[in-house]
Amino acid sequence: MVLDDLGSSLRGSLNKLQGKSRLSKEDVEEIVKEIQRSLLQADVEVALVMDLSKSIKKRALEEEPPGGTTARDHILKIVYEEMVELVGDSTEIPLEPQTIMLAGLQGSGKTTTAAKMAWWFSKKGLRPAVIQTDTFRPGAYDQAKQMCERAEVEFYGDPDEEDPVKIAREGMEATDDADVHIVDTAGRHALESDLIDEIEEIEEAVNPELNLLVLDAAIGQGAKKQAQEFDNSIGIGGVVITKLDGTAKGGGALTAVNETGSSISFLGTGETVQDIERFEPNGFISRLLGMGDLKQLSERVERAMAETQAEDEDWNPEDIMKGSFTLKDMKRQMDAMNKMGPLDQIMDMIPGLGGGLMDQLPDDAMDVTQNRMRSFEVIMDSMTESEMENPRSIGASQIRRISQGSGKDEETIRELLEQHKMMERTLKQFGSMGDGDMKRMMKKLENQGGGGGMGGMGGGGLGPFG
Ligand SMILES: Nc1nc2c(ncn2[C@@H]2O[C@H](COP(=O)(O)OP(=O)(O)OP(=O)(O)O)[C@@H](O)[C@H]2O)c(=O)[nH]1
Repeated sequence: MVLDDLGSSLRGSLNKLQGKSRLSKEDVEEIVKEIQRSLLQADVEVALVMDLSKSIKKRALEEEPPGGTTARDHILKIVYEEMVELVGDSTEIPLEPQTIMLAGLQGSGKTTTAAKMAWWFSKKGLRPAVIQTDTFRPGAYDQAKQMCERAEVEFYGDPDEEDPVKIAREGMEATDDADVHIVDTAGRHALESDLIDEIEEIEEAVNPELNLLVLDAAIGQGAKKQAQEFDNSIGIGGVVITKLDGTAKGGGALTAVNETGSSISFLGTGETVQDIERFEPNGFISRLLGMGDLKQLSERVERAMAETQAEDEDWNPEDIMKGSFTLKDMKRQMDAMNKMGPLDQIMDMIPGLGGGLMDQLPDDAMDVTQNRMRSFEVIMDSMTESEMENPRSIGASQIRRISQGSGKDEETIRELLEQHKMMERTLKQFGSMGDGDMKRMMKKLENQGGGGGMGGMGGGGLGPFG
């Protein structure tokens, strides 16, 4: 996402402030210019950017930094607070029975978002159902059905019925025992009056508590008008921004949110049902500024750990700390990492790693790491049960056999065994650490990023796959 550039372009100017205790007018000008350039490039509306620059400038020059604060921290705090203000609060989504209707342009990601949201609600202990009323796009029914199967949530649709209002009404009845109804609608342009009449009729039939506007992060200035029109017809209570994982700019969607006075509810960060995040303004801006987002990270780690554990009841990550670490444990850890999502997204959430360090890595570093993990998985599939339990017993002849079975060269298999040894050693060191050492280490990590706790890291942690 181009908004990401904000963090890296600011870093240069911020680094120049190293060692300074006061901000000069020139320092502030330079930083504000960087912010303007990044935001305008990301398609944020000019008037909005100007307002933001004015507030930052005023505060940076007039506010007295609290004692002991460096010039760098002072301006970073102001930029952070003003950016949080710009993106606004998160839409309130109560964890209780409700009906939510999704609206938006064609291809904005409504169907995908419906299944993702249903998955999200199911993880919160509610019973969701998706009702698919898109009779316009031929593939919509199958797509929604498949995604809901993957998300393991209830689905209602009728491929033979042409009237979306009838599907909506029947869908609400058929899924009567669900707590949360998520109603997907066909993509429409807010300026097409017959399609707008139709969505108003669907709304009447399902009587939603909340209407969400789904916007593709790539939408530019057109977002503002669309958002206003949808707001006038059905009333928009919140916005979902999708495809934030791509190269999209994101700024148009931010402008739309600001203009309609609504707020962001969810972010879509990929094509699978798990790629959804509840929008948290603080974490979002921290990540944008390269300050990391420990809350989101620990939620992901906890979820991935819980899923891996649910699939394999005998496994307890705490055991690794106590005794031996086999290849089976390593594979489970890799599974858990895969469940957390793409590595570059995870890295962005780690304070001190997001931004600065990531910029120094070659562009394909994350792909290389992910490909390596994939190769390791294929290799492990070619090992016997006893080899997985006792990797130290694997000698040259076994390596040859595994190489033939997996189609991977012997060198990669040796690398895997080396990697395993390294992780085993590291975990042994962790295991022998006293509580005090561990706390000191966690404190150090927190201080590097300034925020949150690493509570959810569990025993597995992020292995040294780099
Ligand atoms: N990378 C990425 N792709 C996404 C995301 N959300 C949706 N997509 C993709 O965007 C395309 C359109 O998504 P849909 O969910 O079909 O969009 P829609 O709004 O229901 O489309 P219509 O029914 O035609 O209006 C699909 O190929 C999705 O896989 C996301 O967060 N990230």
